[in-house]
Amino acid sequence: SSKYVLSQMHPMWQEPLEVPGGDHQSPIDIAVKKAVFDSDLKPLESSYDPQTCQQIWNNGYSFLVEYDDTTDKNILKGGPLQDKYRLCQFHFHWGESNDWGSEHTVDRRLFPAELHLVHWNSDRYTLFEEAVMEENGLAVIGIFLKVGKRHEGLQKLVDALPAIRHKDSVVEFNRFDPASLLPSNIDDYWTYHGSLTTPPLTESVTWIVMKQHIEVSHDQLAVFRSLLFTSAEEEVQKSMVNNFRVQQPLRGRTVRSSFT
Ligand SMILES: NS(=O)(=O)c1ccc2o/c(=N\O)[nH]c2c1
Ligand SMILES: [Zn+2]
Repeated sequence: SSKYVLSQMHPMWQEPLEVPGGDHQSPIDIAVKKAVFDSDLKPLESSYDPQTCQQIWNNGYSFLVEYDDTTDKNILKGGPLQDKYRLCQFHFHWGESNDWGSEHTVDRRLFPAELHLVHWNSDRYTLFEEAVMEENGLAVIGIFLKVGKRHEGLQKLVDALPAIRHKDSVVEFNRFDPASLLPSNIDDYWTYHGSLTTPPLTESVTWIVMKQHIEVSHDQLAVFRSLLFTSAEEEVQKSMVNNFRVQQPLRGRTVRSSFT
């Protein structure tokens, strides 16, 4: 209806000019040739229980699928990680067109969207809120999305989105297997130390960015763009698009690769 303003370059928020002491910020461009192969990197081990899925909601930045993280039911370990990490939620970032939308880039290549599976260190901390402040607190798996064939696993998620169009809307969502969103090859990844890409931007993330992307259909991605940044009460509605942060300086960090 006319009430909805067409999508526009919506600055998600005014970027703080400098994050105090922030020289490990994310996202970054991954320069493939500058990545250093590290043979000590182990294969990633994840085990997720689809029954622990709780809800899907629109938080005004993205939509989140949240899991019960009060027990060690959804675990990530191995890879660059010394400890075991618990999945708490996953969410996406995307553009207003298929030409951009991802947060990380590979040799400056932008993807139309990026999936983040967010885990916190349950060996050392008892809550996400605690871990988010600590250097080894979080592990986020980043997976690029490309437009191609329809992703069957994603469709259940896409079908739930119209129910959470507005900011702060929530629907119960149970039985969703996050593993259905992983690419077939999770042994090839890049890893580096960085930050959250939305406030509080804390430098507590071991990033694990998958080399292999997943494919979703044009129509599935179009439903992401039907979400709104704004709550139902607001006069002017803004379509939820371009909810990505721009690439940040590497500041001397090394990106390691698990593959040659
Ligand atoms: N986009 S991101 O870096 O994966 C990410 C993950 C979990 C987060 O929690 C946040 N505030 O509580 N911001 C945030 C960003
Ligand atoms: Zn994210």
